[in-house]
Amino acid sequence: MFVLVNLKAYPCDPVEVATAAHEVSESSDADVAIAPQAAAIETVAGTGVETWAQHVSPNEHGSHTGSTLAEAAAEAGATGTLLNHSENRLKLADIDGSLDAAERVDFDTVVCANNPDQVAAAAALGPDAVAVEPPELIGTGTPVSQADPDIVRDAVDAAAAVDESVDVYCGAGISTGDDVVAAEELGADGVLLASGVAKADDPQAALEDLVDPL
Ligand SMILES: O=C(CO)COP(=O)(O)O
Repeated sequence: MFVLVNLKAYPCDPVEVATAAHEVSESSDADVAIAPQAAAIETVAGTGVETWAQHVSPNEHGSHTGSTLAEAAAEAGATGTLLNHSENRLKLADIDGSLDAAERVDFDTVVCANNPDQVAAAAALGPDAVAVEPPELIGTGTPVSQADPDIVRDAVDAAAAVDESVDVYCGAGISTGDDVVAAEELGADGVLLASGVAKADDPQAALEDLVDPL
């Protein structure tokens, strides 16, 4: 299973979390990656953990103040990017443009979606993966795999109907190994989570618990 920990803008120590994630990833069957703030990509990547951008803009080099260039994220050490997170929704044309930007630097890509219909639309744009995350469950600690298992099953079916090669992740409220196992049993190839690790008193213990049953 792929475990992508999105640090959002939480006030955690990204290097502490990344160091723990790298250790856990090396000593388990899970692939654990960290998506820190753009300014922390370089230090996080320096720990050796797989590092993702939380977003890249569709822009190329040029007069684009405030944009997160895919090239800059890659140079800092990122190897993938989230797109269209529910806290950073994009227009369809911008998702497509950002996927092109990610492709320029060979990034792995995950396009987030609220529901199976959006998953199908996102899969049609040709990312490596889509992630279904019901916004109402994000940050609640109630796992999507338990609260709404059908949305995960339907997302898996919706993506497969469009493009079998697109992986499906699920997220929202995932915080324990049991949640990850439940996601796997529903057909997900990975999970996307944030608060269960970024807000934990002991992020290493939280990460170890997540991958323990895998
Ligand atoms: O938005 C999420 C991951 O990108 C999920 O957040 P939580 O794990 O805090 O519910």
